[in-house]
Amino acid sequence: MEDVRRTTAWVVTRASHVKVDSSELEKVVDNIQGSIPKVEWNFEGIHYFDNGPLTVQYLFVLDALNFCFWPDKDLSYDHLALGLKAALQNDKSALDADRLQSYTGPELRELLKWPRPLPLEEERVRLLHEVGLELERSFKGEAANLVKSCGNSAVTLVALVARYFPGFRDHSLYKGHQVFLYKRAQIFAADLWGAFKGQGYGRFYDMSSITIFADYIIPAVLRQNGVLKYSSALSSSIDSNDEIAPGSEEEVEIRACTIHAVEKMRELIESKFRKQVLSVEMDLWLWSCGVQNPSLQHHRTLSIYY
Ligand SMILES: Nc1nc2c(c(CN[C@H]3C=C[C@H](O)[C@@H]3O)cn2[C@@H]2O[C@H](COP(=O)(O)O)[C@@H](O)[C@H]2O)c(=O)[nH]1
Repeated sequence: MEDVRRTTAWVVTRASHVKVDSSELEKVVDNIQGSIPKVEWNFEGIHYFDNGPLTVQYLFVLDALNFCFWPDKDLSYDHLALGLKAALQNDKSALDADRLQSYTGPELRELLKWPRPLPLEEERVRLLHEVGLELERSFKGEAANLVKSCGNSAVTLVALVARYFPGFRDHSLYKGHQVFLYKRAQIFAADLWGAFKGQGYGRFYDMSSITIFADYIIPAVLRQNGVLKYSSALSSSIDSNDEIAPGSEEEVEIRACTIHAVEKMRELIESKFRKQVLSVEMDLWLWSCGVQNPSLQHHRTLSIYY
C-alpha cells in the first residue's frame, strides 16, 4: 500500500481546503496515552460467520456493495450486513457466482428486505454482476480461491482485487496526479482478518501495510476532534449538506488527509509511546466512535468507492 501512503502524502503537501493539525493530532495521541481503545471486529454482531469459504464469499459481496448509504437517511451499513446475512441463512446459494450475475435492482432490494430503491442501485447491480462474472471466470466461482491465491499477503490481496475487479479501483486524479485510496479493497482484507481473527482465510503477515479506510465517517470524527481543519467554504458546504463532487479537489483532500493523519498518529504512537499499532485497529476505534455519534456531520459525495 505504498502507493496509497505516497500519493496521499503528496496531496497533503498541496492541499488548500483541508489541513492536518499536528498539535491537535498530538493531543489526541496524548489523551489516550498511545493506547488505542480495543474494539472487537463485528462489535455490532451483524455479520454472517461460519468459519469457512461461504464467509469469504459473504464478505467479498458485502464489500463490493459497501458504499454510499447516506442518500437514504434510514439506510446504513448495518442493513447491508444484516440483509446479506439473512439472505445466506435463508438460502446458502444466494451469493453463488451465477446468482450474483443475474440479480436485478428489485431482486437485490428484495434480498436485502429494503422497501425502496437503494442509493446508486444500478451501480450496485452492475458491481454484483462484475463480481459474479469474474469470480466464475478466474476463481472457480469462489472468493475463497481469490484469497487463497494471495499467499497470506494482504497487499497482494488488495492488488489482486483491484486487478481483477475494476469496481474496486478506488483512485482519483488530483492536480494531474493519480492518487490511490483503495477503501473497499483494503477493507475486504481487514474484514477477513477481523472475522477469522487472523487465522485461516484471515491470516496475513503484512497487516501493518494496510492503511485506514477513507470513507465518510472517519473524516467527520477527525474533524470533530480537531485533527482535520476545513476551509470556511468547505465547512459551510458540509454543514449545509451540500454535495461534494466526486473527484473534486475538496473530496480528494478530505480522503487523502484522513489517511495521512492516521498514518501520522500511528507514527507518533510508535515514536513517543513505543507501541506498535495497526491502521486497521485505529480504523475500528475511530469508525466505532463515528457511528455511535449520529449527530456528526459528514461530507456527502455520490461515489461507488465509499
Ligand atoms: N473506515 C471504515 N468505514 C466503514 C467501515 C464499515 C464497516 N466495517 C465493519 C467491519 C468491522 C466492524 O465491526 C464493522 O461492522 C463501513 N464503513 C463505511 O462507513 C460508512 C457507512 O456509515 P453509515 O451510513 O453510518 O452506515 C460507509 O462509507 C461505509 O463504507 C469500517 O470498518 N471502517
